[in-house]
Amino acid sequence: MYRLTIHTAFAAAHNLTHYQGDCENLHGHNWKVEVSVSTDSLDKAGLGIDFKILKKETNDLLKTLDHKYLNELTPFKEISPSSENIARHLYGELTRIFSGRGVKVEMVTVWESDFAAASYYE
Ligand SMILES: Nc1nc2c(c(=O)[nH]1)N=C([C@H](O)[C@H](O)COP(=O)(O)OP(=O)(O)OP(=O)(O)O)CN2
Ligand SMILES: [Zn+2]
Repeated sequence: MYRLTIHTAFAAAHNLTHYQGDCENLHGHNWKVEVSVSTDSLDKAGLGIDFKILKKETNDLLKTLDHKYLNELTPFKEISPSSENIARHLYGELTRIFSGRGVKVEMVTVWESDFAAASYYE
């Protein structure tokens, strides 16, 4: 098996819901996003999937979050936009996007600072 990983980022505002403390107030992060996919076969160029495609699909998805107030977006109207829930949302969307394209989304990790990250995988 091969595992391919890309890093990218987005900036957004949020506030945690059902949370008592500073983070229940509006604030923002520059989230870093790490996406890992796996594949058991390579194309003739020796690629599992072109990193350019992986980055483009991920960045297109992140445009739906970038410079937005996450709490107002449909995926986070009912659930708190924590790093955990952002990672799970991205995992689900990327799994749908890459369905039938020969790769499995393994894990999405979302870093809300240099020191704290949440990952989602199944
Ligand atoms: N498990 C999680 N814990 C927390 C999350 C989260 O998404 N998952 N999110 C937050 C808040 O979003 C908050 O903005 C976190 O900011 P952070 O930099 O960790 O907080 P401080 O700047 O106050 O850092 P200190 O190290 O505590 O000074 C909170 N928790
Ligand atoms: Zn926060």
